[in-house]
Amino acid sequence: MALESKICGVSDRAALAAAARGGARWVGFVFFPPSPRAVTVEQAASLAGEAPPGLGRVGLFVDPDDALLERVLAAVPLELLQLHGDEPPKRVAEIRGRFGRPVMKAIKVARREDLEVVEAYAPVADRLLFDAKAPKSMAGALPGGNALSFDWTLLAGRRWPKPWMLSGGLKAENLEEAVTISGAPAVDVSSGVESAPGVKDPARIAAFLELARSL
Ligand SMILES: O=C(O)c1ccccc1NCC(=O)[C@H](O)[C@H](O)COP(=O)(O)O
Repeated sequence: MALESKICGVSDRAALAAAARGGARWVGFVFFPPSPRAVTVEQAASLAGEAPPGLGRVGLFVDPDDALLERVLAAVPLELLQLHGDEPPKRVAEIRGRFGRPVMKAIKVARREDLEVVEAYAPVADRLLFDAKAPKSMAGALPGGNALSFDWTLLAGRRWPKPWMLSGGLKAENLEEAVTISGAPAVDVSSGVESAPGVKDPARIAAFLELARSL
């Protein structure tokens, strides 16, 4: 089956168009103001309105309160909510139930033990996203989108109870190796298709998606 791709941190029309042209399955809008990829509700509503059928719209949140989710969902049609903070399983279940949207929980990975939480999240999340955990010593690290990869062999040969994606430091140069080692059926990229933090590069999006389609 073809590899599914998500282009995360889309904040302008050129990036959205490149994702659509290249056959991405998902685009992500970041609702986390400290991120260089953050969008306002108004920007996201406008971009989401331009997504062609088949391009799923994902809202990325970090420990969101209900007020933020209500405000976003009143204006932006989202098919998936990505929770990228420290939301415990109970909060993931609450958000899923209260807002009636499928939820993807980010699992941050640096060591094998970090995967143990899957057991608690799988019953309450619709999808899982394995992303790199930033070291505490990394100055200015965000909860995600740090262009950091993790040891893909930690996922090799494993089966997960929910559909899942791989992310963290992916780019055209390492995509094939990452997918081959981890066995990922879907991938999520942000920094690896940018020319500078927060600036998506349509040519890099095209190259990444062309390669993803061939894997
Ligand atoms: O991208 C961000 O700025 C961001 C901010 C806060 C939480 C998560 C964030 N991004 C999460 C993503 O979905 C990224 O695609 C994923 O972490 C991989 O990022 P990258 O290593 O830059 O490709």
